[in-house]
Amino acid sequence: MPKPESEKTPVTLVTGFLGAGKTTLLNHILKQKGGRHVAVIENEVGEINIDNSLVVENLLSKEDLVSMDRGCVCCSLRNDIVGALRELQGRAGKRGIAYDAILLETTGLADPAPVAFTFFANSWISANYRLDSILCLVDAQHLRRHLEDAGGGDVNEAVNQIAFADIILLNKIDLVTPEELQAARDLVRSINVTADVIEVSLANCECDDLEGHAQDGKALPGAANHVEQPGWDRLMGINSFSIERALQVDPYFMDSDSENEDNGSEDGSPSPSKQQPEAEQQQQQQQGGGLPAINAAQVAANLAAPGKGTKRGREEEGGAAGPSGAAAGVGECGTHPGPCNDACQSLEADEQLLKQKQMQAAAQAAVAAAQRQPKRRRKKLHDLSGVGSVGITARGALDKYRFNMFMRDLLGEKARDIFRSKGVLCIKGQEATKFVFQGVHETICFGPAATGWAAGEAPVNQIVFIGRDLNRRELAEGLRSCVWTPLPEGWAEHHDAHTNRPYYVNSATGAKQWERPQTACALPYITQSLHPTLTTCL
Ligand SMILES: Nc1nc2c(ncn2[C@@H]2O[C@H](COP(=O)(O)OP(=O)(O)OP(=O)(O)O)[C@@H](O)[C@H]2O)c(=O)[nH]1
Repeated sequence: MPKPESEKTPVTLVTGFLGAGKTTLLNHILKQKGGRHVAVIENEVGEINIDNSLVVENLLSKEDLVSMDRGCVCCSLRNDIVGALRELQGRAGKRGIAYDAILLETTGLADPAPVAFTFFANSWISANYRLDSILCLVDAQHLRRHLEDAGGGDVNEAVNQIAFADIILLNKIDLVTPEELQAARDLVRSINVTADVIEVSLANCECDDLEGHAQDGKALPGAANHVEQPGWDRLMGINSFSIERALQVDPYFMDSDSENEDNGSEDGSPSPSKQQPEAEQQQQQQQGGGLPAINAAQVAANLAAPGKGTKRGREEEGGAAGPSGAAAGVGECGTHPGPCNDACQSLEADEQLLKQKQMQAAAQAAVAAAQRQPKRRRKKLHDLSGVGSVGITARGALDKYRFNMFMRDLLGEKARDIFRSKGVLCIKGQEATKFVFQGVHETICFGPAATGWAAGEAPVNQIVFIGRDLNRRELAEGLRSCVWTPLPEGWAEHHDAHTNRPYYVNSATGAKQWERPQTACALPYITQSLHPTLTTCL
């Protein structure tokens, strides 16, 4: 028996391209939870989960976090959402609590549509949970670059993430000039005219290298940009996800698109595969079947002329207020001049009810239409060719200077293709401190983690690279060369007075060299693991 909507646990889907600030937003929200019970479901694309430890400190209990690390949730793991929700439900039951809200962070490469679809297609989920809203983080600094990757007729995920959002957090505005910010606003609006757009700077990471040099002492380009600070009420429990809007963005939103679909099972267990023959799929894709309404050509036109043909959102169109009621003044419903009275409140309640009924009707109509029509699959429309992740674990403390140089050279050459790099590091001389390394293209950020190594946790270096055409061997060898090793007998390390670059002096011969002399068999132990499930995204 499905629960009434008001009794279902609200789930907020957090999307956004790699490095846009999803985990930072989770922490921003979690810090405002007060006495509410909030759980987090994490899905990481990287081979090693770095984000868990960055979120857990803001949860009431470690039990409130569940990870889905076997791949990308939009492609292969939709049934894992059922598993994750069941796991949380079981843990909450044992503790005698019920969750007030659940945050589901997708990978930066996920298409939100199939994930959202799961909340309607799976009967157990739809009986117990409701999709409250889709929040999308947009990196104001790298937006254009991410959208420009939408080529060749396919739709890239950055576009879909923006198109499907109910709230867009245009983030990192501290890193862009007012002109760049305006261009980013125009791009966002050209893809999604209805979302509530909030301009934020959720974190402030100013160091641009491991030596802690803060942007050469210059003020950040966006220092003068006006930053909003959205509170809990603006982001959570807003009930702004609308199937009607999802169907406008993607007319095939409610279509079955994978073997993960599960329409009939009450307990959430998967039903047998209903996969279409490949030839049929290809034919439908060639005919445009299942193509989302936002296409690459449209975005390309917007990129060429930002602002052209765009609308400026509800306020300028004189439309309805956003989820936050932004179009009306405080205490005003916007339907008449001046503040609200009791009659307005009951009007508002009636409107809410009507809206819910309309949504239910639209959902029923969409489900009925989906059952009547032949299934059109959206799968394999991702433009992720060559995108993968490489995770490396290296034992031993890193030589900070070498690692800094390794990352600088790597990103100097390949920043465009390395979308994301992140990890935890152990630095020689500061072994007791757990450092966190975060990179988004060439922007890097490095500093001590909020919490140190856990009791019994061996200090280790774990780093994940996510990007296009990554060379696993080159990356592993590069990191390996950064691990500090003892010098052979007779050698000593010195540092250049100007650059701090280390050089080596042999006390017996007086020889000096930049290259670090190696002792035989001094190579550190390194593990590399393949990530089998990621291939299902490609
Ligand atoms: N300057 C600046 N940096 C930010 C801002 N928001 C986030 N960052 C930094 O951007 C980096 C990536 O942030 P995350 O929150 O990990 O991004 P993400 O979307 O979760 O990344 P993935 O999980 O890899 O997709 C981190 O170094 C953050 O500190 C911001 O508003 N300004």
